[in-house]
Amino acid sequence: MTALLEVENLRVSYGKIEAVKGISFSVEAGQVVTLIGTNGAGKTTTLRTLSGLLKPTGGKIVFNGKPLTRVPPHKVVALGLAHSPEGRHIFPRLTIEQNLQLGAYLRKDSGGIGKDIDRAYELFPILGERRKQAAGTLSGGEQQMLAMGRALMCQPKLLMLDEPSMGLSPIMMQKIMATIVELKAQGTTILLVEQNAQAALSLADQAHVMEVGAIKLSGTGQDLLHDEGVRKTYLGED
Ligand SMILES: Nc1ncnc2c1ncn2[C@@H]1O[C@H](COP(=O)(O)OP(=O)(O)OP(=O)(O)O)[C@@H](O)[C@H]1O
Repeated sequence: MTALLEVENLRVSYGKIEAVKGISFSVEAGQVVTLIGTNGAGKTTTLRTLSGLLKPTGGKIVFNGKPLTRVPPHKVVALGLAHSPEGRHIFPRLTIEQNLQLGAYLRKDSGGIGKDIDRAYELFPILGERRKQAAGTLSGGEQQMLAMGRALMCQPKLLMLDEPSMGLSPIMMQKIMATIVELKAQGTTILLVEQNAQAALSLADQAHVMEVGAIKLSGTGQDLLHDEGVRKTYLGED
């Protein structure tokens, strides 16, 4: 079976600094795949490159059978790859509903857009209750929900989530992780970058540990959850 996303020997540099040093991994349709690793490992750089925001210096990206290596961001979205970025980047002065509508900016099917907005409200009822409120009035966790809901509005074939639990309370983090499990059950394919290795590995089908721009270890989420080295370095065990 051909994977939905194939990344082969991907290299990305900022000037003379090589941040991603030839990584390879794939994502099958219906899977949750996670990239974990310490700060500066190159996870965000990888997602930004897949989104077309950064140009790779080498390697190959194939998404849904099409080369993605030099495709601009709006075309990447049109091909079905959505990115919920680190730091959320919602529009604070627009209402929650307007933020969701912006996620569908490439679509023309107003009926379908309306249905998907309702779906976002089903997934995150708090957003529905506050639909007319400025998005800047939401809490950090609620803004994360909005960022995820907005990314889903382009009906992605693959949803990329960068650090969705960052800065959230344990309860809010659990809610976000439960939503990822629910999205997976609905058939959404997800590439998840997470600092919270325990949570990410618990729900991932496949996982990759990144260190200084390279993939150091790969396996199923459960394999890595029980790996002694991973437990010491990423799960804080002695
Ligand atoms: N705009 C930039 N210009 C120069 N170097 C950068 C830039 N963005 C990131 N880097 C460097 O690239 C490397 C990888 O950073 P990246 O943000 O991809 O890591 P990360 O694994 O996502 O870490 P974090 O969890 O802290 O976000 C780091 O050494 C970082 O300092």
